[in-house]
Amino acid sequence: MENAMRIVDVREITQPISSPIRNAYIDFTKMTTSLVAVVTDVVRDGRPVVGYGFNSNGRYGQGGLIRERFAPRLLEADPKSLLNEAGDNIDPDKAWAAMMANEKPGGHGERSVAVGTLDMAIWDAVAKIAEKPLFRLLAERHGREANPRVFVYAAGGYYYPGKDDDALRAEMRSYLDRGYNVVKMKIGGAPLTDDRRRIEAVLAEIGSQAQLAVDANGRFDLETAIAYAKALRDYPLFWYEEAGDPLDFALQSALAEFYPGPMATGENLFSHQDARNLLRYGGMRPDRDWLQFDCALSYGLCEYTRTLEALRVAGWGWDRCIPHGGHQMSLNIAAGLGLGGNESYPDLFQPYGGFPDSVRVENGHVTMPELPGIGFEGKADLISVMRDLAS
Ligand SMILES: O=C([O-])CC(=O)C(=O)O
Ligand SMILES: [Mg+2]
Repeated sequence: MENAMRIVDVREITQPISSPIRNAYIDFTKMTTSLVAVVTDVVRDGRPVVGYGFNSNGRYGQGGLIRERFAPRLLEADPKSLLNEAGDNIDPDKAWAAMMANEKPGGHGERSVAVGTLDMAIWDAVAKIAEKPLFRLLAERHGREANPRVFVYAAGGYYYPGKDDDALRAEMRSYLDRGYNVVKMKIGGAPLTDDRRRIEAVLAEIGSQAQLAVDANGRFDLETAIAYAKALRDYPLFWYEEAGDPLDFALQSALAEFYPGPMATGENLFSHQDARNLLRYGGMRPDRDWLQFDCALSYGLCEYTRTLEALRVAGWGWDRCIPHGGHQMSLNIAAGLGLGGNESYPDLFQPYGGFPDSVRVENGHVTMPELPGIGFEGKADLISVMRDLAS
């Protein structure tokens, strides 16, 4: 091949995904995301292949880092050095290594978000060049059978100005009406007595039709985390999420003694080394607890593959992972590599979150359509903002 296929442009735009909601730690009035387009010179169906990516909510857009360091490294790399052995596609791990040249280890900060966003776009492009859905490409690469049917749960239940228990109940009811059978609400942004009342209102609403997960967003010190554990363990909860600071493994471990039910955490651990430390020191139990590492915030799928390897070494099944973020990237990883499911925000962070337009939630599961790449082309409102960026 005389001319290697190449990445010809990398574009970024920082977009608002703001709303007046709040969790126990932050409000989302100024929340943004980076949308990126990785433009290649490969032509499929008469058009250049463009891969798209964005970062999950909770961390802000990363335009500065993407424009100053990570996009230039991709564009300055010798195009041949980014190709797979057959020379017929980009090798995502080589692209990842090019982006991470001259970056020291540790202190992952927010560069993991910048790289995760670009990594999503690179994998989207790679699967489109291969003319396959990403979940099928991943299953093939790992010698596994893909399972297009993926568990999803509805995340919401935020604190919101003027929102009373009736509104919270109505929100949860609407998720059940849309086919979900696990719903999630925020706790820790109000005193325990108020949260108890909110939880009991939701449990009364959902009855035996669904299960409830609760999320404290890392707000509690050990004493408060334990006080909540003692209150929460009386309820049949799906999980108790991010009780304390995400990097306080001693707190998480101590909490396990007071909370026999399932715990969940990991959305704010941004590297396989941090994830491995959680498994080593966080007292998480592979028979019942859940891991929520989100590739879009933590250096992307190339790094997530290393995280999954750390799980395997620590004796954890990949089906204990239900990633944070509600994006189609993790949906593909779930379907391709056998994760336990994926988060979904039925009413929030649009147009980024959610599923292709043809997809319905049934009995708490979705079935992946057979779209090349991650599947963004199947979601009309999303692909329209993406194409605006690329054109
Ligand atoms: O409110 C947030 O930051 C999002 C979150 O924790 C989740 O989806 O689990
Ligand atoms: Mg959370």
